[in-house]
Amino acid sequence: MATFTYHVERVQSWLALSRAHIAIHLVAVLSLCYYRISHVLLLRPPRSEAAWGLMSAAELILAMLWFFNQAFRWRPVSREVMPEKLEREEELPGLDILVCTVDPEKEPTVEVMETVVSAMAMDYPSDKLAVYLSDDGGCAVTLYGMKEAAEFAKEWLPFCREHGVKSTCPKVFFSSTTTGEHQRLLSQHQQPFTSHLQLIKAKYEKMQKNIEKFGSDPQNRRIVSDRPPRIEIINDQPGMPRVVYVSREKRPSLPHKFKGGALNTLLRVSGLISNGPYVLAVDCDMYCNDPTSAKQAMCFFLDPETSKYIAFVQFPQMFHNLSKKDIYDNQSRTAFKTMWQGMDGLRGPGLSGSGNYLSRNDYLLDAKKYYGNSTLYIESLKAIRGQKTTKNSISKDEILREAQVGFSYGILLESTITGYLLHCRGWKSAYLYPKTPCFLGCAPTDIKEGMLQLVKWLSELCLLGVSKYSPFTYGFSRMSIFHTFTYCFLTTSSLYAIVFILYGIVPQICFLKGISVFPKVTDPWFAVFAFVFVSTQIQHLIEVLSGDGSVAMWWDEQRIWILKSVTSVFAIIDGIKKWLGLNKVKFNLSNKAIDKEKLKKYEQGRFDFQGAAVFMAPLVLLLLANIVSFFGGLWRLLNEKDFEEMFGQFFLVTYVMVLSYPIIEGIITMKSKSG
Ligand SMILES: O=c1ccn([C@@H]2O[C@H](COP(=O)(O)OP(=O)(O)O[C@H]3O[C@H](CO)[C@@H](O)[C@H](O)[C@H]3O)[C@@H](O)[C@H]2O)c(=O)[nH]1
Ligand SMILES: [Mn+2]
Repeated sequence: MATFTYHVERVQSWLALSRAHIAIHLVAVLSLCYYRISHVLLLRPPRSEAAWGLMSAAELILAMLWFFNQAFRWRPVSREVMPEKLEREEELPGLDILVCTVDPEKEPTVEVMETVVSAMAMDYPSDKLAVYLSDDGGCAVTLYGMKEAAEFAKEWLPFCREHGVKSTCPKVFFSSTTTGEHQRLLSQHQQPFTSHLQLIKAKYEKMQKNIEKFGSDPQNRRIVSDRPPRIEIINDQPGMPRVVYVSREKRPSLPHKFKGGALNTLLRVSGLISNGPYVLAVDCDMYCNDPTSAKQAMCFFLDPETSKYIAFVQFPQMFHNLSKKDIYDNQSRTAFKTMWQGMDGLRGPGLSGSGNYLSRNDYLLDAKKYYGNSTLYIESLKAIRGQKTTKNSISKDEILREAQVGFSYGILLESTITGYLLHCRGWKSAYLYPKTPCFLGCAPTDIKEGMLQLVKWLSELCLLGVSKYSPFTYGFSRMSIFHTFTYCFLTTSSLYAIVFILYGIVPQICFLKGISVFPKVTDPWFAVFAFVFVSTQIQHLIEVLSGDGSVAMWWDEQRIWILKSVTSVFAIIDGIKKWLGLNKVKFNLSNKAIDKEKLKKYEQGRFDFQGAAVFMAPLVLLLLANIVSFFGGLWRLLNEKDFEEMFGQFFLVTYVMVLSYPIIEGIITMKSKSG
């Protein structure tokens, strides 16, 4: 345990045990590699050369991925903050909140405004706080929504302050009328509160109605892709956070660099208007659920020790629309619990794009280093320091030309690459996973959306792996070795596709034909295979259980992990196409408009493959191979009685049958529905 002025770091308590486990597992993995290689080289009949070669390839890749993956288990830490120890409110530094949105069809404006209002309601001195919204669609309804939201906030913020409301996101507050906050406030206060509540609720509903009415005209929802920039200060009233609407210039001929470009524009605009030393980036669907997150993050930035090297503080991405079963593992437990905490103990978690506080002082806006000859910008910065406020809008050319700083554009995952390059430059980051989620977003609720997102992420990570910034070369010489391994894992994890495709077809065909690809069940080598399998399962189970998960969750995660792994073959293909320049760079915007029908299925824990036929094709083929192999192979087994040789494969096909049962069910119901 390490204690700092405003925060505490705790290393996982069973670290020694978990490291011992890694060491033992490593010995087993290395022996298996030896076994496979020596057998392929020596080839003992009647074994099939091809089958053994392919199995060895799969297992060698698996061994490599396992190895990198252990870096996340090397030194996981958890952190706790003591915001109550921070200086007085007046001494807190300025904070600019940056929100990005594009498309009102996929990102309903009323939802985006929940994020804006909750950001304004952050528990932070109003004169230190500014909220910027980037509207990449340049849609009339977004600008209109901002005005409505700012109007509503004029009532909402005083209401929250006066009554000490903690659910400062209006949607959350008004939807939990029977439990929690509402009830507590009702019982504490009497008549005046009730009437104030009714008043504010009416205003809230009015705002939503107005926005919906305005947005019902298709003209107002239209995305304008050829437009001049537009910057408008929506609210500049004292006692309230400043609110600014920004829609940067877009021309079909000019690259706009998607979210990274939008964030950089916001960095520059906010640099001219309020220039808070710290910024918070949130996606438009990620409302602030706990208004204290800013002060929590400040515990790292204001700490005399950690302030020297912390570039950003990351909160987990959590979601408000997860069902209890969460069959698709939309919460990405492995990423936000195991992996990010593991990186946090090395030199810090990656930047995940939303719910991250960044310090702009040192690198994002280091004028000399990154602005070079952008004298106009530096001059304006100086001017603001003297005057404090400015109402000028910035010349459009300036914005685009000089937006090439701050967030990096190396790959489409602007956040991942920016965080990674910061780590390469020696900066650290911190991960805070408080009990109350600080930010809550909208997760995809069906396979198709989930897969689109996965392919978008993994293909970009593949590209990072082969770029000049690859962790294998560039990162290796700049980061600590274990931290490098974590990034190596991230960039190669799509290779699981190859492992599972081989493992899903070779043993199955061989089972049908009576060729054994594993040692006999009586052979001591079989025990090594069994050990590696069981040991991996136990490690996973412990991770799930220690993070408040259940056995069912562990089982479901395995299924979805295999499903996602097989599907990541599309990420490899996509990555190769992009690499060869065959694919146009395109950002697949996740859909945040919830489809009731799909949501229902998801909540019941039923797989929904509607619209995802292409993504599912490889998996369906593998499942068919497995089903045929299971029955055919069993028939053969009963006739031949070579149980000893075939036990490994028999176990494997049975395991796949049991594990994938809900998927098979989902496919059958989809078929019967469409047929
Ligand atoms: O041209 C664009 C495209 C997207 N966005 C915004 O970027 C955010 C993220 O887009 P989304 O489609 O929701 O991405 P996800 O796949 O859900 O998000 C993850 O992956 C993204 C790509 O790295 C990260 O930026 C996100 O923070 C991270 O949550 C949203 O607010 C969008 O409005 C823009 O502003 N301009
Ligand atoms: Mn998103």
